[in-house]
Amino acid sequence: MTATPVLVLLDHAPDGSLRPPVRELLTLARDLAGDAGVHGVWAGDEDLAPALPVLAAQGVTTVHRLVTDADVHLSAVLADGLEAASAASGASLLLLVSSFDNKEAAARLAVRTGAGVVTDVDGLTLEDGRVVAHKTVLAGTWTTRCAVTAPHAVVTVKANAVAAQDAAAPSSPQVVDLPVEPRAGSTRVRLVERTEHAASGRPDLGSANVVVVGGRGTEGDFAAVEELADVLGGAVGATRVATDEGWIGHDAQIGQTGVTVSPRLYVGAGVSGAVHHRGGMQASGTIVAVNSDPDAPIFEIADFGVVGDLFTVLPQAAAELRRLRG
Ligand SMILES: Cc1cc2nc3c(=O)[nH]c(=O)nc-3n(C[C@H](O)[C@H](O)[C@H](O)COP(=O)(O)OP(=O)(O)OC[C@H]3O[C@@H](n4cnc5c(N)ncnc54)[C@H](O)[C@@H]3O)c2cc1C
Repeated sequence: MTATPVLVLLDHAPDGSLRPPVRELLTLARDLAGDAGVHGVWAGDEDLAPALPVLAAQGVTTVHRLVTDADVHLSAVLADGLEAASAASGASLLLLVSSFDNKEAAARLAVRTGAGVVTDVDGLTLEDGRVVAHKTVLAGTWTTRCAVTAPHAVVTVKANAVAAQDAAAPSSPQVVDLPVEPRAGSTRVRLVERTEHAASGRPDLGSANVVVVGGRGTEGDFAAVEELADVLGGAVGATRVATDEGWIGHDAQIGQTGVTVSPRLYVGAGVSGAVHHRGGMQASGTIVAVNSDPDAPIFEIADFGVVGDLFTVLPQAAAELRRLRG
């Protein structure tokens, strides 16, 4: 147990609902904090009310709502807010969901405060009072443990690393407004426009439990990939070949130069399993591969492989899943 509260950044959607991985982080934070309690940081003007029932179920005691005229979507401003919330809560451990934006804010905060920062973590323990983070590196080929030696730790945790569970007893979170005066340098960049991504109705790729990926083998026809993703309630991803060809947007690219995913289930269809792609998916829980070539490298890391034509196998799988569900 930490002697101080554990602080969690409460990522949320524009309607004020918490992003799904936040529940996972709150569960982890509760385990680590014990009696010291879990505090949250709310960054943004969105209405906090839709998140409160989840925060109560998770046993969060205090929410620090950042109040500032500056735009918290700028990572430097967010780092200012996190610094203020860390001081206000007295927390020695801050957890954030692993995302590009959060990792930038985490790094800025750590540089300013001398905290130890570990990103893309898939497990966290306390050993002899030290935060020890577990993460895979080098394209998922090594599992490492990093002990934070500084008094403060800032850790970004991958989605699906922890199974979210409600607290044994709910809390009544206290919401405290926290004025934040950004540093002079933080507002040198001005955000002139921000467009929310049109909702696809599918879960966010980076945090989805299930990801179905199409590669060159789709030849640009993602219908079977999308159908299976929808039956499984999953997100759709792609290899770089598919995004470079313009078959699907670049934000769907998984791999070394794309998004890193760690779903409980990854299904790769018409994906060879090149090292650059593996780097972004090898930490997935169960890997299923559908490929017409029995020697495709993806079968080396697959838990379950089907040698066959994806245009036959995927619709069959989707139909069978529908049948089983009645
Ligand atoms: C610096 C650098 C960074 C890169 N970053 C990334 C990255 O982030 N992400 C990424 O994905 N790639 C990345 N790449 C590219 C990567 O090296 C591979 O070229 C790419 O991942 C291959 O994509 P693919 O599996 O779709 O295509 P291919 O390697 O061409 O494989 C297609 C597979 O589909 C199978 N197939 C064909 N038809 C069917 C069918 N009908 N049914 C079933 N199977 C079929 C084939 O047998 C084959 O195995 C990067 C490359 C470089 C140099």
